[in-house]
Amino acid sequence: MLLQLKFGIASFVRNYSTKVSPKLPFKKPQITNATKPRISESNSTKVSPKLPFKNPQITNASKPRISESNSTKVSPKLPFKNPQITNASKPIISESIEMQWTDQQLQVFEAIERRQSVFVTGSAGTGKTMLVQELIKLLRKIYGKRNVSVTAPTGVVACALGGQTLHSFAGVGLAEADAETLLSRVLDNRTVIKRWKTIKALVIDEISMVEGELFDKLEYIARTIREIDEPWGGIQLVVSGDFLQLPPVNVGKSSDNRKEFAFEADSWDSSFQLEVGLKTVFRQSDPELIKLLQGIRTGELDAEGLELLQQRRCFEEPDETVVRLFPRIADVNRVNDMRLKGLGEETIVYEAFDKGDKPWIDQLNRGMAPTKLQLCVGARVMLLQNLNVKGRLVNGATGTIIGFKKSCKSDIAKICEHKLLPIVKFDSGCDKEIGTHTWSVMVGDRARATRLQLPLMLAWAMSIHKSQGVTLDRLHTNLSQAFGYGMIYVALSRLRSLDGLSFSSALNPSKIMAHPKVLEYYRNHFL
Ligand SMILES: Nc1ncnc2c1ncn2[C@@H]1O[C@H](COP(=O)(O)OP(=O)(O)OP(=O)(O)O)[C@@H](O)[C@H]1O
Repeated sequence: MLLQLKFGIASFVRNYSTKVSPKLPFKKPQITNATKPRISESNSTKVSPKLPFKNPQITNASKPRISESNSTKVSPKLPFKNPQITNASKPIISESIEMQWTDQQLQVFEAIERRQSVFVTGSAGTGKTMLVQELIKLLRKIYGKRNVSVTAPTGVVACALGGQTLHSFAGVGLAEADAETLLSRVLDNRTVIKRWKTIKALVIDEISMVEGELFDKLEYIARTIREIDEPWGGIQLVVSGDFLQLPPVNVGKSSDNRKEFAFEADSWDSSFQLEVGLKTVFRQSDPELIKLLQGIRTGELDAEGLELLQQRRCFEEPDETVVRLFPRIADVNRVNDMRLKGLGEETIVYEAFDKGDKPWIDQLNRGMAPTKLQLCVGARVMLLQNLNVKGRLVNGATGTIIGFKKSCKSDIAKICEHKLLPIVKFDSGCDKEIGTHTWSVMVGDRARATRLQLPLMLAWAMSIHKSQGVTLDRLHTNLSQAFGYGMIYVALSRLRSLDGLSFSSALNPSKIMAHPKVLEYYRNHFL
């Protein structure tokens, strides 16, 4: 019944919104006064473009927001024809991974099929990334590869999804200027104009790191360039992330009324027909740890939780199979270099083989795949690719190099003069020869840069920022060095179980911080 109602609303909305999508009365959108966003002269960045339309489906009253309370009541029947999603329990079976999707995840697939824009949130380990990866495949099937752009604010996440950074997609450089100036910059670049005009769907992952100001500016650019008076000029949006994880870099740094978080953007509410707060946590199964992490996520750790954490304090150096998480990259490099040298073994060097132009290669450099990887027997490594989910050979799986094997494949010769493939003994028990992997920066259906490298990185230590999205069995960290909102939560929520945690300093509870604006947003929308 509830679901029917939602479908009813959705189809009403679709019909209605297609009827009322007035064409803008101009040809050159950026320069007529009529279409100019209302930007205050005194401080253009403070005032975002007002939306000149009222989209019926996006009023708070009618928009479905799915959180735990209703998700379990709804048992979705899939009403669409796509052959991959007619099987109710498995909407999509990717080539290598079979998943059982939750009701909430299924509802997102349905919304995508109905061409609706969705925002998917939820705490760490609720399957946002997994879902987004499948949604990208679905969108590409619906619209064709070239009409779907996949983006994220950071190179690490963009590379992991095979997409590009949001800034490079949008053609807005650092995006510090006001919306009007950015629009004229975009209009100077034919390739970027074409991209904005032709895409049908835009995916933005890790939205927590996108500033509200930027969100509004991009919405304005999309709507104006496309000359369609609908949110984002009619582009179907898939936005995902957890605002209680890492925030935009400048959060709390300026005293004016900047829209710091994307949900503060004027265009945020009108951008989505469906907002889903995923509730089922997959990464952890221990209810005690899940409760503890929820407390850390919202900055409300109780005395019991604090005590549980304090018990994980460890006064000895952890054994080297435990990944050390550091807030700062300098510490990561120091520990990895020191441990590698400490082994005293001859190292094999793997130099990434890159193709493409500079700005795109720069993005690859910010991703996970190292430019230069040095390995030797005994080196601790982390897998950067999902090889076999059931066998737990997933992104983040750790192991030790136990040997090397000569390969006659041509790819390996491009990155290693000795043509040696490493053999890793994974902590889960299996031995696996690791072949090369190619990362691409995709713009539509075109690879602008590619990197051939082993899908491995040294894993004695890693940064908390790079650990976002990774699942770890054991980690050691120094929480006293954490800074900013969400960092402790991101670090600890990588764990599968509490047994895998140790830290070297007493925990200062005041470092566990959740931004009040974010808490209020979640309270108002998802609780
Ligand atoms: N429907 C599902 N059924 C079973 N396992 C799932 C499902 N969805 C996700 N998972 C598993 O849960 C784990 C966490 O998923 P994922 O990384 O997508 O979570 P996330 O919400 O993106 O986490 P984070 O916010 O920390 O990046 C993964 O190991 C993934 O395989």
